[in-house]
Amino acid sequence: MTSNVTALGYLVVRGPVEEWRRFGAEVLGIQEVASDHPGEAHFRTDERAYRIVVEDGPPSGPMSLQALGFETATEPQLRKLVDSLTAQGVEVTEDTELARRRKVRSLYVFRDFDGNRLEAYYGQAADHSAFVSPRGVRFVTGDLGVGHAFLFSADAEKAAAFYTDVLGFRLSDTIDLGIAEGIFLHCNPRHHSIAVASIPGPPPGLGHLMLEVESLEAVGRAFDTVKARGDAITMTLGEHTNDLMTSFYVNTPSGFQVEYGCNGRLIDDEKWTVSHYDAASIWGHQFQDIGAPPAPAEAAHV
Ligand SMILES: Cc1ccc(O)c(O)c1CC[C@@H]1C(=O)CC[C@]2(C)C(=O)CC[C@@H]12
Ligand SMILES: [Fe+2]
Repeated sequence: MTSNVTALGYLVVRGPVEEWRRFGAEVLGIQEVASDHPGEAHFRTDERAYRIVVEDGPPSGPMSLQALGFETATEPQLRKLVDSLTAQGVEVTEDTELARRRKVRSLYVFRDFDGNRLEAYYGQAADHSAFVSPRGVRFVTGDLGVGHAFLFSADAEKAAAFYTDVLGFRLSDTIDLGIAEGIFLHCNPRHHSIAVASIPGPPPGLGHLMLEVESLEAVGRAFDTVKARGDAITMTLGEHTNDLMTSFYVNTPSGFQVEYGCNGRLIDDEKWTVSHYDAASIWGHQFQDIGAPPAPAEAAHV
C-alpha cells in the first residue's frame, strides 16, 4: 500500500516564545526567522521556510501541541488523501487563510483518534537563503521530514489504526516498554515519523519531538550545553533498540521533550520485517523523573 502522506513536515506548538528563542538557538541549534505573525516564532532546520512554529503561551506539557503538519507530494495526492479521509468518515475542512499563514499551497484540517489537530498540505515554501544553524549543526530532514513525534494516547491501538488505515502509515515495530506498548509507524524511510503509547499519567498529546542531527559530536555538544544551562534531562544518552538512534531527551519550555539524536536507521519497505522488542534501549537512556508536566487546565487544545 502506498501512503498519501509522505512526511511529518512541520509542528506547531504553544510555549513561552522568549524562552524558546534561547532554547532553540542555544540547545537545539535551530534558526529563528522573521514571522509575519506577532506572537509566533518560526524556526528553520533546513531549506524549508520553517519546520517548527511556536505560538506564544504558557507551557502545558503534552497539550502544547497545536498541530502536526503532514506533507503530501502533489496537489492530486492531497486531493486523493482528502477523498479517502472523507470516505472513511473523517471530518475534513479546507482552510485557505491558514494555508497562506502556513506558507503552503493548499491545506486541510482534521483530527486524529485522540483529537490532535492534523494539517495535510502540499507545497510548503522553501527559502532561497541558506539555513544557518546558530550551533553550526546540520539536521537530517529532506524527504524524511522534520523528525518524529511520540504521542501519548488514550488508546494506542486505536490511535495507531488511524495512522495506518486512514493515513497509510506502515508498522515499523512494537516495543514492550513495561508500562505500556510503544507502536512505531513510518511513512517514508525514517524508521518512525509517528509513535504512540498509552503511557499511564499524561493526557493525550505530544510526548516528544525527535530532531536528528548529522553527527554524534553535535549530540554530545548539545548534551554539554544542556548540562551547563541546567535544562531538565528526562532521558540520559542512550541507543534505542528499534531505530538504533543515539539520543538524549531534554525538557522544552513547552513541557514536552525534544529527543536530540543521530544515526537513526532507515527502512526499506521491500526488505522490512516487523519486530517486537522487549526493551526501549540497548544501552543508556536512563529515565529521569522531573515530575508531572503542567496541568492541562490552561491548554489551548481546541
Ligand atoms: C522506546 C523508544 C524507541 C524509539 C524512540 O524514538 C523513542 O522515543 C522511544 C521511547 C522512549 C521512552 C521510553 O521508552 C519510556 C517511556 C517514555 C519515557 C515516555 O513516556 C515517552 C518516551 C518514552
Ligand atoms: Fe523518540
